[in-house]
Amino acid sequence: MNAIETVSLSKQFTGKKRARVEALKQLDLQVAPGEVFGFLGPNGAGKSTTIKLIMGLLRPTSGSASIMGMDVAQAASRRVVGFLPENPAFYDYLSAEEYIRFVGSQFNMDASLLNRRTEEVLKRLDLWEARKRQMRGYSKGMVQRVGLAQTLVHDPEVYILDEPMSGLDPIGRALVKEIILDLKKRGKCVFFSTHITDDVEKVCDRVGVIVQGQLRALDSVENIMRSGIEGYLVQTRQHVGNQAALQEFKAIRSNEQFVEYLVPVAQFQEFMALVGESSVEITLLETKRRDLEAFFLDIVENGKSA
Ligand SMILES: Nc1ncnc2c1ncn2[C@@H]1O[C@H](COP(=O)(O)OP(=O)(O)OP(=O)(O)O)[C@@H](O)[C@H]1O
Repeated sequence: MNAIETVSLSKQFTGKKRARVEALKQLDLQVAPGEVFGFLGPNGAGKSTTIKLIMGLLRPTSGSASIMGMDVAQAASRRVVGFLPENPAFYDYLSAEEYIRFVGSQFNMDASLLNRRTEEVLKRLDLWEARKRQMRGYSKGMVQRVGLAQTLVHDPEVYILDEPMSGLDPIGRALVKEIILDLKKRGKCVFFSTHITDDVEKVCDRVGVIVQGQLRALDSVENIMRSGIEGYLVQTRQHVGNQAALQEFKAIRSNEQFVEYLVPVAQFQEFMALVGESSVEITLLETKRRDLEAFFLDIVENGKSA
């Protein structure tokens, strides 16, 4: 069973002057239990629309979605989800502790479990000291952390997070990544949207890229990174061995100590054979790859012109 599945999921809005906006077009997606899935896209691509459709907050124009095999039209599908909306806004006059308890009570947690989980998640999100203060006095980052804490309290199987790192400082971002990886270890499914590729590279198994309502790429982070290898940077020690044997390869840098080459993938074997024959000493070998940011930007650019 898929943790999340969408079948030809589509949404059209009627905008100003009755103009139609195709916010999501025929999305087919399956996300497995235990998988961390990054949903990448530029502003206005359709990420939040997709999430709202999966959460049953919007009705699709056509197509369907399910969570753990339950159609999202059924309220029961939401019992197995921790959901972080974009720009969460809570009851300002409640404290974080009161709010987390309130969320837990919606999931019928018994009192002792709720006490324990409330303490655990507030500590995990670094909100324990501030737990008794009204949330209207919280900073943006603290509100975002309350948003994450309330997704965890009932320990659901599926997490749907709309830009979970938004508004967080580097320490907060690192904490969220750590939490996502912990959830993965425990076999949970995490689906999150972002427009920041760095967030995806570190934690996701797979990435989907959406541009103008259409899924333009879907692959594992491993494949993307592997396919992005452009060549190898090889640094060799100056005046050791017969450097002249490598002259057909263009040195990109050279000084008194080192000579550096950028070797295309296809010529790497040949280069290494010459290094062996000529007794040149390698001091550094680095893979040169196109990063996820470049992959993402290419897709966005091609997507716009498609
Ligand atoms: N209620 C609505 N009425 C009309 N158009 C809408 C509505 N909600 C979203 N849209 C439009 O649908 C498209 C997709 O919006 P969506 O909010 O899903 O994008 P997003 O990828 O989440 O963007 P961001 O990263 O900026 O949050 C946009 O063109 C947006 O203007």
